[in-house]
Amino acid sequence: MAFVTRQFIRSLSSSAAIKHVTIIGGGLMGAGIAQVAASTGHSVVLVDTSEDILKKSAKGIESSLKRVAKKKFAEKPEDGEAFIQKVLKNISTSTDAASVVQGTDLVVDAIVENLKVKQDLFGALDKAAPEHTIFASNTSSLSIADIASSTARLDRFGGLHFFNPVPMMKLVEVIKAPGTSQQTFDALLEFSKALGKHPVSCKDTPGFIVNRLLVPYMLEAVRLHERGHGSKEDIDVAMKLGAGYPMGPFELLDYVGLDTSKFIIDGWHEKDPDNPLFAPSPLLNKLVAEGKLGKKTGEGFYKHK
Ligand SMILES: CCCCCCC[C@H](O)CC(=O)SCCNC(=O)CCNC(=O)[C@H](O)C(C)(C)COP(=O)([O-])OP(=O)([O-])OC[C@H]1O[C@@H](n2cnc3c(N)ncnc32)[C@H](O)[C@@H]1OP(=O)([O-])[O-]
Ligand SMILES: NC(=O)c1ccc[n+]([C@@H]2O[C@H](COP(=O)([O-])OP(=O)(O)OC[C@H]3O[C@@H](n4cnc5c(N)ncnc54)[C@H](O)[C@@H]3O)[C@@H](O)[C@H]2O)c1
Repeated sequence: MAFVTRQFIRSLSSSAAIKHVTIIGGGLMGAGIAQVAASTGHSVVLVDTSEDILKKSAKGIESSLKRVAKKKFAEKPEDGEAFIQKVLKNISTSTDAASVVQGTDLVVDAIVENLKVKQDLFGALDKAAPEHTIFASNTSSLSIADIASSTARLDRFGGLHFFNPVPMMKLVEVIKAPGTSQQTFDALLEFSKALGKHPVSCKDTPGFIVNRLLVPYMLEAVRLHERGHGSKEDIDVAMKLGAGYPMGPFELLDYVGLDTSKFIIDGWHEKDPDNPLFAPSPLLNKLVAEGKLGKKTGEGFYKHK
């Protein structure tokens, strides 16, 4: 009986709209997701490991909001300032994930692309979060089922894969793992729409849709350059002017982060070592070893101001 009642309460609560969101990881992606959720009226807590990182995240959100407001309120700059202040009020920050998830409807992870670290995070939060809370990972390349396996809420666990820069990119891949309930999946689709995004449904397969196509393309561009068959500048210009991409592959690698790109490739290579599409790149590995992680550290394939 108690089980039936619990199931009933769970089904009522998980179908209710997601209002309060906890984002774990205030880097490139987490800050963007927090910004978009707060801009669409959600109450957001952004969590990272230190106050210094969170200060940097808040600064990044404010400057991104300024860009949005400049365009949206071009005629009335004072309304733009009010918009920014209203959005910022919807965001608070914390370094203690377990305490803030207690009142949350959805937890989204945007921490480092490492299975064990993500499992440890969700395993700990599973004990702290209310029963109705949905967990979702923004992983680029890991299996949602593998991440969820550290929790006892497989039915309330799915994938929400956003794209960088989150405020500009319209797509969200919503991933249904074998354990994800239809109710959870529907709630994640609805949440994506409430953010003003266009969701697509994905199976829990490596790279979902976009990265299964994008990662081999980007790696092939690096290999082409490593073979001495084109400069990175020419390859970038070629793909922009010849294929209509907004950024060339080297520009995009720097934008995404070379550490994140390496995590993705290494993970897939480990799982599928004979697949030439996922063979590691010596040049990428060298840049990461030198701490040249792309735009976020000021240098990657290119130097950034
Ligand atoms: C090998 C393994 C690698 C795999 C990686 C996988 C990673 C991951 O899982 C998947 C991804 O995300 S894949 C990555 C997927 N991502 C891509 O593929 C991205 C491809 N790149 C692009 O789409 C464009 O280059 C951008 C939109 C980034 C910039 O546009 P642009 O024309 O080159 O330059 P612009 O003139 O400066 O900006 C134009 C407008 O955008 C506005 N704005 C920009 N950033 C903003 C922000 N943070 N906030 C607010 N606003 C922002 C700006 O204000 C301006 O507005 P205006 O009103 O026009 O003045
Ligand atoms: N960079 C991209 O273009 C992109 C796009 C889509 C998805 N993703 C995915 O999003 C995730 C984050 O990527 P990113 O580019 O934002 O990384 P990032 O390095 O910019 O940020 C990660 C943040 O997580 C924090 N962090 C790490 N472990 C933590 C923990 N246990 N608790 C709290 N905070 C922790 C770090 O301090 C850092 O601020 C990864 O899974 C990545 O694959 C990245």
